[in-house]
Amino acid sequence: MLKNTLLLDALQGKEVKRPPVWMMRQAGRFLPEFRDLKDKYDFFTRCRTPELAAEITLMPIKRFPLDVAILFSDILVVPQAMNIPFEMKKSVGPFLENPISSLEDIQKLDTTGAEDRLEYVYKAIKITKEQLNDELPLLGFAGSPWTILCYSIEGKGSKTFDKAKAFCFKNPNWAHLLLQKITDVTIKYLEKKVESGVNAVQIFDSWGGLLSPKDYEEFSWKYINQIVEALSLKTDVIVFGKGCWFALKTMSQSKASALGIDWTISPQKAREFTGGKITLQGNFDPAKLLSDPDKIYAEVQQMIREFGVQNYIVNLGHGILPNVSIKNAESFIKAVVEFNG
Ligand SMILES: Cc1c2[nH]c(c1CCC(=O)O)Cc1[nH]c(c(CCC(=O)O)c1C)Cc1[nH]c(c(CCC(=O)O)c1C)Cc1[nH]c(c(C)c1CCC(=O)O)C2
Repeated sequence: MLKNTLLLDALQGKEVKRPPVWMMRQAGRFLPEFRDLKDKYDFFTRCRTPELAAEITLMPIKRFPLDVAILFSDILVVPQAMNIPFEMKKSVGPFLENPISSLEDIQKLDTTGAEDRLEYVYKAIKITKEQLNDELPLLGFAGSPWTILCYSIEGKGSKTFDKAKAFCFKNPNWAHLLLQKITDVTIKYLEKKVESGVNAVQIFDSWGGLLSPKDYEEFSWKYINQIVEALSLKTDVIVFGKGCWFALKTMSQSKASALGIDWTISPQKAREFTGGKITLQGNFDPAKLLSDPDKIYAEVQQMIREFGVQNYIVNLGHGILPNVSIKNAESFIKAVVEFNG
């Protein structure tokens, strides 16, 4: 039914004429039309209004020949539905007035039927699917339980999330209770997203790379893998672990269809660590999109040669930066669309 099957073919290991391309955070602040809307509605209003979320999802699609649409939303809508009232504060980012700090805070979280409080996301999916008219696949997503825990305990963004890590190391049993609650809601939420029409899902583990390999296994992968096991029965799952190169071997042995990687690992090493068995996604340094369009074009084509055309999805190694020009983003995408060896 889908007209552009590049993403699903790449996820399922089928042969493609060129790799599919999309950009993490493509429905975001580097687009002038997104910034215009931003002045009119606050961030979570945009997430909670299905028509707006659909409109923003389609913004990058209208501008560029991308192969994938990713639903405009945020990873923090899941903890919000569990009664962790995140706000998006100007020049701060995600913010929690009262971060989680005790066992009682975790016990009183409202997880029963939490997925039903995210009806606005399912509606946004239905509207977006209608507007996409089967031209492109629509990707749904969620944060990893570990990444959601990081924000819920720290109360805001951080480079190191020391407070969140200290909480886990001091009170591992409490941390596991919280991680399991987030996992259970996330599974039901993603299942509902699939039922509403998304063609695949991605799990963002933005902060997994802050953990040692052993702690990653205990506090992050154990829960991501539960999501992968459940969701892989229904759809293709991409796991993006920022800084998680050390876990690639374990991840490649899971039921994930693809693994997202950042730019701190070479394509050759990533293929080696994953035994050449699984589709890889990435890994252009987002800051390189601030260089010249010709350089971007040449380096993207070189990156494709290094990963190989098959079992590969072209993407950045993390979200697109807000100050990237339209011309440079275009060069990134064109380099893939025009690739012929
Ligand atoms: C950690 C994380 C968050 N959200 C997300 C992650 C994981 C990916 C990553 O590591 O970048 C995921 C996310 N957030 C957003 C999307 C939409 C789809 C897309 O275009 O990829 C996705 C997939 C919209 C958004 N989410 C946010 C914006 C910017 C909002 C604005 O300035 O109006 C957008 C477009 C706000 C947000 N939301 C979050 C932060 C830390 C911030 C503020 C800083 C930032 O922009 O990076 C939490």
